[in-house]
Amino acid sequence: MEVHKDAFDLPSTSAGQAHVLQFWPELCEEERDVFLEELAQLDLKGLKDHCEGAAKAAASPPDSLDQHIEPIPPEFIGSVKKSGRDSLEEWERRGLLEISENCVGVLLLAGGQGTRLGVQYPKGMYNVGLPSGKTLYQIQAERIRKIQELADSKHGSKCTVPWYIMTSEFTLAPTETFFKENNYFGLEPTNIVMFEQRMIPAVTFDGKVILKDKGKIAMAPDGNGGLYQALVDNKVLEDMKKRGVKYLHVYCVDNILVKMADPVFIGFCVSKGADCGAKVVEKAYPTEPVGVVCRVRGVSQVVEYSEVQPQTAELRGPGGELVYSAGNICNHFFTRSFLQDVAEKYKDQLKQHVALKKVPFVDAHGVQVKPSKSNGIKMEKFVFDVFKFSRNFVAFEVVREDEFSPLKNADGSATDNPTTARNSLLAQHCRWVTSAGATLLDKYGNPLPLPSVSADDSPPAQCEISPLVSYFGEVRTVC
Ligand SMILES: CC(=O)N[C@H]1[C@@H](OP(=O)(O)O)O[C@H](CO)[C@@H](O)[C@@H]1O
Repeated sequence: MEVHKDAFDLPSTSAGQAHVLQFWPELCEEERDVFLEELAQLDLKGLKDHCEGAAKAAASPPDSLDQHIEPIPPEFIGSVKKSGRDSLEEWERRGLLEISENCVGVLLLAGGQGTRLGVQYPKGMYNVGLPSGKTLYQIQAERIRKIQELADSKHGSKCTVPWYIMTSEFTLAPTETFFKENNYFGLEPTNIVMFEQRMIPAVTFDGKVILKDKGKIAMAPDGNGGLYQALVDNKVLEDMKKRGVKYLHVYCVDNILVKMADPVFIGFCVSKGADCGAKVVEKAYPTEPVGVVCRVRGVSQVVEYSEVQPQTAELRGPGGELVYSAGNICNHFFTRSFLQDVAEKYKDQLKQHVALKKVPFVDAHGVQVKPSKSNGIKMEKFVFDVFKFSRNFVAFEVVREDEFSPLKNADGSATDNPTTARNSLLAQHCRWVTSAGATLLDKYGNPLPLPSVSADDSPPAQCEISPLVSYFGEVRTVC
């Protein structure tokens, strides 16, 4: 269907956005066609609300949750450290059984733009400089292959853990190409389902859509909570149903230690009858940029680090421990039926969070400007905001050095950078080989010190183990 500019004159004016067409006379035929196509995809009716809502939300003081939050009592948090061997083995057994019966899928949140890391390509394509040169995507793909193999060898099955990958306009095409070029890292292409989340316009503080170019609106993904709309838009729940997937492990792309479809976590959540779950680690320091799992007005949920007052984050208990210490590592468990409920009843109730960003724009003279301070509002939904609709939410505390080392920032920054990610993985693998009985030696044959657990320290040796060899440090038993 052909679209005409006239179709947008009136609606954009009545939405208070007539300026989007201000450079129309300067656009060539081709640019006009592309722009019209973009405009056609905008929800023009919702645009006015979106712009006014964004400006209003950015101008009003953020909702202070601090008076309403309380920590989750420790007895409501499952814990790897505090559980006996029997429980851990039982959860792992249950998780592997579900995996072997094709009941488990994984879903990757990979629509972000990698702004903090400073790359122009999807974060999953990042190579942190491991001896193997593997990227995050490759490590994750190989962990899926391994967990399938572990479930199969235990249960004599030939199972599949489908990999759903939520991308955005920024990341879909490069991710698809990358997977294809790498032969899907040995996975069956039909078991990898990529889909796109929606984009929404970035808005100025006075509620005007930002033009990135004379014929292009500055669009941004709708946050990782855009997942629920994207599941509907792309019929992902139907795909899960067709495959018999009952449980989904949802995770962020940037954690180099992520355990894909972790059977212990899946087994824990399933055996507790949970519909929703979150993995947490003990926060390292009060201002660590991680959300905290807590209760707000009695309901379990995550409060994001950007939305908590420093004095609350710094509260300590009698033993000096942080009161709000359950750090969200963006590893979530959902049952398909809970996601179905969210899709049908709750997804439109998700809160919109305000993010103030530097958004490149064209000024009134048509000159492109890269702002040095925040000039725009991006509205984002958060993936964990559905926890409050859960009937049985569980949190599961895991060991940081085994499960959490996110890649957020570029090298040179103090934390969560390529070096810390690489060191965490190599140190973990040194620990694995030493606990399997190996002694690491230096080039003179002298034993090396045992690896430290801090991501800030260099590992004693460049010891990397392929996920195809070991998933969580288990040693292959040779018959
Ligand atoms: C909306 C959202 O999911 N925020 C998550 C996510 O933070 P980002 O700063 O958005 O990457 O990952 C953190 C863990 O790396 C987690 O603590 C936080 O709550």
